[in-house]
Formats: sequence, C-alpha cells, structure tokens
Amino acid sequence: MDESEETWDLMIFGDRGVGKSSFRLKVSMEHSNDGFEINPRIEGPVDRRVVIEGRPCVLWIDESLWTSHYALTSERCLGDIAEMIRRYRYFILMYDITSVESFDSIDFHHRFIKEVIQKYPDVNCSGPQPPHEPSTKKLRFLLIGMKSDLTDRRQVSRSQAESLANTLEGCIGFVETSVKQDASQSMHDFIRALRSGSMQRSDRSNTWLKKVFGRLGT
Ligand SMILES: Nc1nc2c(ncn2[C@@H]2O[C@H](COP(=O)(O)OP(=O)(O)OP(=O)(O)O)[C@@H](O)[C@H]2O)c(=O)[nH]1
Repeated sequence: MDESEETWDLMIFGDRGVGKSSFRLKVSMEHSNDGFEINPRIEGPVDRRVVIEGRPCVLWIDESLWTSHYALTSERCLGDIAEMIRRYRYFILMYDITSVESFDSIDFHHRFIKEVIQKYPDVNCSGPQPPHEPSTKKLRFLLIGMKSDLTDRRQVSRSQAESLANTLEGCIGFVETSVKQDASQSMHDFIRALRSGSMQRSDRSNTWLKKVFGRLGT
C-alpha cells in the first residue's frame, strides 16, 4: 500500500434488510471507474481505493452479520464479535426510512458496539488489520437512513433522525441516501468530516461540517 494513503475502516450495523449489502455494493460500483483497483468481492469487507479532496485513501467497509443473533449470542461468540468490531473505529448505523422498527433498533446497535468493546478489551485480533485501542471514546458513528427513494412509504422523518443523531454519543452526523442516488457522497462527506477533525474551527467553511464539529466539540 502507498504510504501516503489513508485507510478508513468502517463497519455497518443495522437490522436485517435495511440495505447494508446494497450500500456496500453501490459504493463499490460507483468507484469502479476511478482508475483505482477494482475488487468486485462483496463477501467480506469492500476494500476500495478512492480519492477524496485530492488525497488517495482506502475505504475498508464491512457489515455486521450477527444482527439478529445478538440476544442469543454465547460468550464465545461475543468474543469473536468483539474481535471483529475492534478492527474498526468508524461505524455506520443504518436504518430503513420505511421501517420504524429498524429506526428504533439504532440505539440498541449503538450500545451493543460500545458494550462489546468495553467488555472484551483484550481480545486477540489476528486478522489483516491490527486492533484499535479498546477505547470507546474515539468511536465515531454516522447515522444513515437508507431507501430515501421510497418517500411514499416513509415512516421515519428527517427531524426524528436528526434528533437521534444529536443524542447518540460519538455520532457526527445524519444523512439519508438510497441505492438510486450517489451513495458514495455520504461516504465522502463522512470521511471529509472525520479527516478535518484536526482543522481549526475557522477553516470550516462548510455548514454541514460546522454542525458536525460543533457536536464533536473540537
Ligand atoms: N427502494 C430501495 N430498495 C433498497 C435500497 N437498499 C436496499 N434495498 C432493497 O432492500 C432489500 C434488502 O437489501 P440488503 O442490501 O440485502 O439489506 P441488508 O441490510 O444487507 O440485509 P441482511 O443481509 O438480510 O441483513 C433488497 O431487496 C434491496 O434491493 C434502497 O436504497 N432503495
């Protein structure tokens, strides 16, 4: 890997059927003509090279596959889940705008991630990426309302989602998107916001970023 490349590792959490795989596939396909490496593999993390604000980076996007099993999960499985989660520092909390149940589950997914990381600080991660520090303070979340094209079936309003994003610890913003629009844009906005965390407040000309950084307290 080019040393000037940044790596952004993200994992998507959300109920079954909210659109996690579709989102990853869409981001993957949208970048297939960037002139960078093409990896059509959708099983396992999507590893995609992109250029954001003129700087090359690698998006490493995975999704949680255990969603429906959390409550039934044994201690041993929870350890395995912790091992996976600790390879990621950035999380997308995804719901479907046509499903209030999936929206109601967001708080649960958010707590689950933090609790698992706190409970298993010493898991042995032997995968391709080293584990991150077991600190929940640095975790960053983006709330995504998927299927925004299905407005006639909407059950969750934008203002409800904005309120939730404001209350979730570590959540830096909220966007709605769908496979029928540019899904990568939300990804890029998220990464721009994370990347600019070290910028001075006066550098932040973008209103959306101002909102985000106001929340980060930087
Ligand atoms: N209209 C519309 N349909 C979508 C969108 N995203 C996903 N879908 C559909 O929603 C269904 C579920 O999408 P998936 O991507 O499989 O959802 P998932 O969260 O990965 O589901 P699990 O793997 O079961 O957890 C599929 O039929 C998709 O075609 C979207 O933005 N708009």
